Amino acid sequence: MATIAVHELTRAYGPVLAVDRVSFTVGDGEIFALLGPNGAGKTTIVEILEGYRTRDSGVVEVLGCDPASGGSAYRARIGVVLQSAGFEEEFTVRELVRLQCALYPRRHDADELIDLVGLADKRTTRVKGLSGGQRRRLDLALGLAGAPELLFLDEPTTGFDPAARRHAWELVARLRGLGTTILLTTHYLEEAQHLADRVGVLRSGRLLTVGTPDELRAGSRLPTVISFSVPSARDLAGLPPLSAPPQIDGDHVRLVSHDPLPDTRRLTQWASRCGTDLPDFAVSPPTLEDAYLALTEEAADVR
Ligand SMILES: Nc1ncnc2c1ncn2[C@@H]1O[C@H](COP(=O)(O)OP(=O)(O)OP(=O)(O)O)[C@@H](O)[C@H]1O
Repeated sequence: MATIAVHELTRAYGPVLAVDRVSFTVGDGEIFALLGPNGAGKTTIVEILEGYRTRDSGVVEVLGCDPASGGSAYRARIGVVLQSAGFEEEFTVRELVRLQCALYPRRHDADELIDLVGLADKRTTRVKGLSGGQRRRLDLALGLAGAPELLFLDEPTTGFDPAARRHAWELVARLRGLGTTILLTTHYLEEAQHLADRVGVLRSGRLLTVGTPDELRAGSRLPTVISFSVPSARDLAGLPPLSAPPQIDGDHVRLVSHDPLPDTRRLTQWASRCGTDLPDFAVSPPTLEDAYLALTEEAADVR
């Protein structure tokens, strides 16, 4: 069942066509990431889905409602975590979360929520005493206060250190386990790769593609890079025939391959035949970021 169904959604700001006939669906319990360069139309789409912005045309159904006319009953069913919510600095974490929970008819227990986002030891700390990453956790707790069926996460880990980002990812994974549907926007492709079941890539208001991160990587038809070093450049005599000419720099070899499996097989068989060690042998398939960049740059060329 689709939690979000968008068909031919269009929205212009004066002469700027910010969203141009965009269609996609997000299934129940799915994590869907909207990706795209600055100005691609992500925020406009998300605000229309949240019911905070009007559309010019198209059909939008979220949780069985039209967000444009759903009013407060609709908004009580969704959670919104913005990039930087302004907080009342003198409140403690527990006070703020309790206040937020009290706004909703169907709500989480405030203390459970504080535990869920990993702020248990900061319950009685005033907001002004929280670090940037802890504030983002508080943002998340506030967005979850109404036990939302659908959560909008806007760049949830911007400014996080690597450990805090990993914690945030674990938290999102836990929310997935609770059955919450999540619409995520992010500029971190690794984050989308890690979290999203499917991603949609926007550019200049158009939805270029939708698919799983693996489908996008495979669809990019970008090469895999095979690289290795040998103990001595002399060992490279008699390299087997490969699908493309290898780039050799001293004792280091880099092969840009469109046929990685047979190339890998030939190289490992060659190495074992010659008794040569390949200590840093690496096979690097294209990442989601590679696929995203190829896709959005290609689209720029067409325009
Ligand atoms: N209130 C507005 N008035 C006029 N133009 C706007 C307004 N909001 C957005 N735009 C324009 O609409 C287009 C899409 O903007 P939007 O904020 O939806 O993109 P985005 O993908 O969220 O960008 P970012 O990644 O930078 O947040 C841009 O060209 C932007 O300049």
